[in-house]
Amino acid sequence: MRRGHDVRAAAAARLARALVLLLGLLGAWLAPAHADHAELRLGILAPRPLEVEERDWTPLLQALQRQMPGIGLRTRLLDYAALDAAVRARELDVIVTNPAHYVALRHTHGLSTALATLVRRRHGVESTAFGGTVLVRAESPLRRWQDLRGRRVGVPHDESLAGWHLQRHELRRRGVPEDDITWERIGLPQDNVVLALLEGRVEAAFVRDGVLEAMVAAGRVPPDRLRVLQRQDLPGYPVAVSTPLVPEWPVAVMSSVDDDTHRALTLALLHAHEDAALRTGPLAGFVPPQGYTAVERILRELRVRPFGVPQLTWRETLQVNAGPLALAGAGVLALLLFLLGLLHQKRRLRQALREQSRLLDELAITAKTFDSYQGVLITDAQGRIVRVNRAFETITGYGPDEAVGRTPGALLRSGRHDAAFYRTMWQALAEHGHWEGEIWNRRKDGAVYPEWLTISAVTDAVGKVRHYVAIFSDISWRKQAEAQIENLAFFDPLTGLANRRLLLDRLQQALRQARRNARWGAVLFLDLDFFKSINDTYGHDAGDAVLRIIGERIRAVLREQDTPGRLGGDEFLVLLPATFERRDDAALAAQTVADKLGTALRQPITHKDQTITLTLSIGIALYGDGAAGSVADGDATQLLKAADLAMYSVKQAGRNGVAFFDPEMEAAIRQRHQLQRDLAHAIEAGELRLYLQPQVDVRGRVVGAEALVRWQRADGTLVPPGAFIPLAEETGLILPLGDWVLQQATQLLRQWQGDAALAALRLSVNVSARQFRDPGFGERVQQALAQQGVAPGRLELEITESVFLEDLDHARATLQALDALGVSLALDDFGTGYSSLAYLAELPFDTIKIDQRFVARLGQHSRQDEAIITTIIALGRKLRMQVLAEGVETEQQENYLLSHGCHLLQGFRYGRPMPLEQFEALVHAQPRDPV
Ligand SMILES: Nc1nc2c(ncn2[C@@H]2O[C@H](COP(=O)(O)O[C@H]3[C@@H](O)[C@H](n4cnc5c(=O)[nH]c(N)nc54)O[C@@H]3COP(=O)(O)O)[C@@H](O)[C@H]2O)c(=O)[nH]1
Repeated sequence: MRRGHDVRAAAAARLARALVLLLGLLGAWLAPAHADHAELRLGILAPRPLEVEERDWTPLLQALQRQMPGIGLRTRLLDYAALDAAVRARELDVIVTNPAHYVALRHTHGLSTALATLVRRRHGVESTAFGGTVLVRAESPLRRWQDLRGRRVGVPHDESLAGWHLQRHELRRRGVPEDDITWERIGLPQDNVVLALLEGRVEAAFVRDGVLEAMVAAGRVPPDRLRVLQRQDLPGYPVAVSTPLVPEWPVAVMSSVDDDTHRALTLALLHAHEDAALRTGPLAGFVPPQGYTAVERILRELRVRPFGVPQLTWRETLQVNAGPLALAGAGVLALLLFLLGLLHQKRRLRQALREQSRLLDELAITAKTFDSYQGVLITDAQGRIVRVNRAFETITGYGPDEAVGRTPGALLRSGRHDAAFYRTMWQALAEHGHWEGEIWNRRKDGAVYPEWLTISAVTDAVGKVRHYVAIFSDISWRKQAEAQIENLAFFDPLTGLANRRLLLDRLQQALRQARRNARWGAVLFLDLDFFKSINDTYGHDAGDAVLRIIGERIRAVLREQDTPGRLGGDEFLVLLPATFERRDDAALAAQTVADKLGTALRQPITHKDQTITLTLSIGIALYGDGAAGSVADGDATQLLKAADLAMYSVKQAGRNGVAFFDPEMEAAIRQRHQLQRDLAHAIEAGELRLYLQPQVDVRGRVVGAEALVRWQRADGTLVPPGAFIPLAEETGLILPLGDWVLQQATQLLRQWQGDAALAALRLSVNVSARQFRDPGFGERVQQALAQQGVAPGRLELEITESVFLEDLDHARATLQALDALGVSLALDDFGTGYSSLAYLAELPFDTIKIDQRFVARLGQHSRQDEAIITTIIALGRKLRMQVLAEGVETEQQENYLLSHGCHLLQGFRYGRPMPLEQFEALVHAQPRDPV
């Protein structure tokens, strides 16, 4: 009897302890949520000088403060070490730092997931991503990642993502061993790394993108002294970059921040960009958090903090650790002996103290938990409520008198979940003794609300369930915040229409549906004509108002199943779902919708006494079951591009109309993509050839040549430059291509120096506008000449008038620099563009080339062309420039040109562009001038 009583008493005591412990653990988890956050302590990583950081951050912090007037912000700008220390000491609530540092802090100090991602503004362009650059001196022979082998490379800091990790990751991807590179840790700010490169202390510098451009803009680095290795000019991205991009800096909070403050801060961050003070300046606000898993993956692969020790080379490991390792070894041994002795003595005493302190803790925690802001209810084994806490009453509205004795189901069930839901819950409780999840319950006042609920079964010594403990929190606010964030992430805040992200998602779905159901649909790309002038004339407020009204009108015209969206600026999109059996029906429907949109959107808009009338251009692309005439086999981006292209054709045809994308356009796009890929390969694979076309003087003697590039594909076919030069210009491939031509031409001039017949010839190369504008161009010309030891006057650069269109001052400065080098300068295709006499007289050209179109029409009794030619010749002579006529094919043209004083001639009459050997043979065959 006595023994039975003891067993029961022991079981009851164990049950009570288990309950106390369970509540204790929950309490410990909940306790920080009570921290008072009328003031938030914000720590921001500041790798640059404090005054610069302060200048950049102040407007954003003030805007943030205005968004949450009830919560004070106390900000500290800290370097890496200080930020680490402050996090360790729990002196901060909110942290803004680089993504790599954030990942490390999240792992080591339980930082939250990102609340938002920073938006930077550079050169007027906003971006939520950034990357790393590899800088080299302009004259450096380094061109590719592989070239960094055996070089001395400067880096700013071990924690720097875009000045260290990203570039190392690229090197790793390309199989370049780190041990082959000598690393110089220069320190922060990153400007110092650039200066080290300029001073010749290192041969390459790893820095964040934009650092170079900022230093050039501040006049701290001459524009053409440095070059970005493996440079990528990403469309719409404001600065040059060498590595892939990663999301901008995240904002995260420490676990001490309570839920209300967390929510207020998230909303404030996401609304900060609305503040007028942020329309300019380097920091533009925040967007919903971007994904940081790619950054985490990079850090894992590099095995750097927090995923391992930094990867030191063997050399570095030995150098750095030899002394400390020996000392540490001895120290550890001594410490171990000492501790062993101590441990032995203290073990028993500690055990006793621990047990006592645990019981005290449990008591304190239980009390606290039951007082928690989370609702707690305890039932008996039959599910009848035996106890509730104060928060239960606050959340549900039911006091203990009303709750005790009833079941939670009878009291709170909302009716939103079916029987299967509760069955699964009870099953989990029976099998695992635990269930947690989201559930909708009903308050006493009838309102239905979401809660996060955890239920645990409490069992006795023999495993029988005695109680169920349920702990829950009202997550209504989180749902609202999520909805709001989702709204921001997927909808355009100005018009409320779907944004680009959502549109692309819907397009993807529509394409899948079209394929699955063998149906047709359409996409309409709308662009307002001359919208910019509305902003310019009436101001941005009026522009915004117009866009809002346009959004409303689009919505009004469409049926429910259609998706309208705004891509940005004045571009809208309408997606008609794939419901049509035939392509023609989809086309007809799209045309009808386009007509309706046209009529609705062209109606005058009244804004503050102003009447604004707009027209619009609409491009339509059909998508369907993969048959010809659709872009169904492509992806959403392609479909969007197709509609954009069709819209563009309307613009080109004079705007204010509708056009369909047709399959020929699509085929042309595909071909272009293929060509672009092939061309990039052709440059590396050495498939380019230099052909030469003779230039003759008035006596018909060859005095020079124009170098014209050809692309000889692997199968031997020769691609003419007209088929790839424009594409190369558009894609930036013209830069490596132009460099190749320059290298070949100067090499050729050097070879010719040893041949009396060829030594005096001048060689012309074409310089594209993009190449000419490239900051390092002048220096590359100088280097090419110096490397080959060629007299600059032998090289002629042919430049077209288009280079003066964008920035005459810059073009003038570049021409003057080239002229100072001593190279000869020719103005190509003169007469076709914007031939302004004013600049012709002031710019240092040596030769004017009359465009072949005028020459071709000579002899066709075109008085106008004859007048143009004679005027150009007279002008050239007057300005003491040589005049060369291009495209001379007939004797008649030759006679006309010579009789009017043209100095030089070029054209099929004297030879087509030809391989080098043929050209040299031609020159050798002509009689030598008597010396
Ligand atoms: N940036 C670079 N552009 C280059 C380079 N190499 C060529 N090009 C440009 O490509 C365009 C087409 O060149 P191509 O097909 O070689 O045509 C040249 C001549 O073949 C042609 N020509 C010369 N004489 C005659 C003639 O009597 N009749 C006739 N129908 N055509 C003739 O003219 C082209 C040379 O033009 P231009 O450059 O204006 O002197 C062309 O625009 C090239 O500029 C390159 O390396 N870089």
